[in-house]
Amino acid sequence: MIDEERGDMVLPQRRSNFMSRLKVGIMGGTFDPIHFGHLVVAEEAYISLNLSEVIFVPTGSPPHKNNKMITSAEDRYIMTCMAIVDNPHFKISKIEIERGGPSHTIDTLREMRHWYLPREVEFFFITGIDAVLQMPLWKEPYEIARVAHIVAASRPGYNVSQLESLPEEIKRAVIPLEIPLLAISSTEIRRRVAAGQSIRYFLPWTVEHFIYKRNLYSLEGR
Ligand SMILES: Nc1ncnc2c1ncn2[C@@H]1O[C@H](COP(=O)(O)OP(=O)(O)OP(=O)(O)O)[C@@H](O)[C@H]1O
Ligand SMILES: O=C(O)c1ccc[n+]([C@@H]2O[C@H](COP(=O)([O-])O)[C@@H](O)[C@H]2O)c1
Repeated sequence: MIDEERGDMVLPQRRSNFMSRLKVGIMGGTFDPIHFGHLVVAEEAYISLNLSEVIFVPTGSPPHKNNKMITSAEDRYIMTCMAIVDNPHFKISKIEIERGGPSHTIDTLREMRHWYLPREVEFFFITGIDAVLQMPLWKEPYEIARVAHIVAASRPGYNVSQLESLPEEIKRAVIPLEIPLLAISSTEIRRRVAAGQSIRYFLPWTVEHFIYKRNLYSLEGR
């Protein structure tokens, strides 16, 4: 059988997979730096929701972190690449970095939908419960909930019952995801580097070495 879209030979069962609806995970974050908390969330979502792939989307300019000093988008992108390179179902996109201006999730979802046409795609926006609770303050939150599932991963300090406080229009799109709790945050990693403490086993060693090589987060590096 010839696949008309790709022009190559495919087995019948391969073709039916190819034409089935895609389930794409989108893991958005500032990733300053990326750490094992992010990677565990993405992997758990991939497996438990039977996703086709998870795309990591480092934010260009996070709209809610305006007053904070953030590492350059290029360095955050490189660290994210290093962290996901050994996982064949993890991908990365520069969509928010290249768009410029504040990074809004609804703009990203609208743009990404065009990538998959004419195929149908179901988006799963993956994020922590802390971020989901802030969602009513984001740009067009009800529209996000209309075009994507919102996967709310557990995180130390937050629990699923807090999601009850969300407006119904958002709540109906939320899929709670229990993951093994890891009390790791980018803030804690930055604090440790500045204090000269070890960050070993908080994040992939390649990312750890990159941080030291580029002198990120050290008091002198700022
Ligand atoms: N340890 C973790 N467990 C579960 N979810 C997490 C964890 N760390 C981050 N996340 C989620 O990943 C998403 C992206 O996180 P982000 O890049 O802001 O990392 P962060 O560690 O929260 O950073 P910061 O400490 O700088 O605020 C957020 O939705 C956040 O809730
Ligand atoms: O769309 C918005 O207005 C919006 C506001 C705040 C955060 N977000 C997204 O939420 C994700 C987690 O953000 P952060 O800053 O906690 O890493 C990331 O993908 C951000 O782009 C999106």
